[in-house]
Amino acid sequence: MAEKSGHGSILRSEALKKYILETSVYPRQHEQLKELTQASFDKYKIVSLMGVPQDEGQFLSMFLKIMNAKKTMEIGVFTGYSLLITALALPEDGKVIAIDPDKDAYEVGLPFIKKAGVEHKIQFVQSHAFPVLEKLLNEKEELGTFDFIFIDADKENYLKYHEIVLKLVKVGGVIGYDNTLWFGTVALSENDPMPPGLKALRRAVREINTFLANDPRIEMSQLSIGDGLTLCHRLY
Ligand SMILES: C[S@@+](CC[C@H](N)C(=O)[O-])C[C@H]1O[C@@H](n2cnc3c(N)ncnc32)[C@H](O)[C@@H]1O
Repeated sequence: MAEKSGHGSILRSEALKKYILETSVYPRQHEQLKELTQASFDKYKIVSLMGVPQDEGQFLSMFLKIMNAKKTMEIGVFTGYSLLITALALPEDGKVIAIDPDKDAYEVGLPFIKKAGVEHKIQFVQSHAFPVLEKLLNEKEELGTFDFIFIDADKENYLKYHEIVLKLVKVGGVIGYDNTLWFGTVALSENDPMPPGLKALRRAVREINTFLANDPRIEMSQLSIGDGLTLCHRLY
């Protein structure tokens, strides 16, 4: 079932993707994650590939638990695959602020979030992220309090997000940026053939990658999982 959703990944071999999913992911995947994936595919077909790949989701889940994350934020929810991953990984009194202007997509995943019994951990905000972030920045008690912030939205704004979320995440907390390998196009040169949709944002993704690699305020690691996940650990 879940195979139908495809798998947004830079892995070149379909057989390898299938192997990873069938061996390590599907046997342990929460039933509601499977159902959300299917519902997302039924409604959005190929566009459902926007959801984080299931092996990346599995990694995020374990990572959140290892770091004992309790207060988190997600920018870019879509139908809520990574959101459900997060809500399941948080403790009972954990919270995730989830921001996306697209409430229709969120509502596709919502029945599965409810069925999984984790809706109480989610504060969904139907909005573009910047107004919400500006508001949080003005509330002094919010500064430096988030354990984890996951950014999976408008790539052209990742640099702007970085300056803001670095103030909201706590020292020792982590920011995750998704799609930092941009389907492999970051390693191509400007004139190489590539789909126009990817070409349009390739430069922005390369810029954030270079910026993060040189930012002394963080320790970082660019993981070649999914479409590239860069984890940034706030140092001060
Ligand atoms: C790649 S999808 C997110 C996938 C999601 N993390 C998942 O696992 O299913 C990107 C989402 O970002 C949202 N988005 C785009 N611009 C945004 C903005 N400025 N603020 C918040 N969300 C935004 C889109 O509406 C879209 O749902």
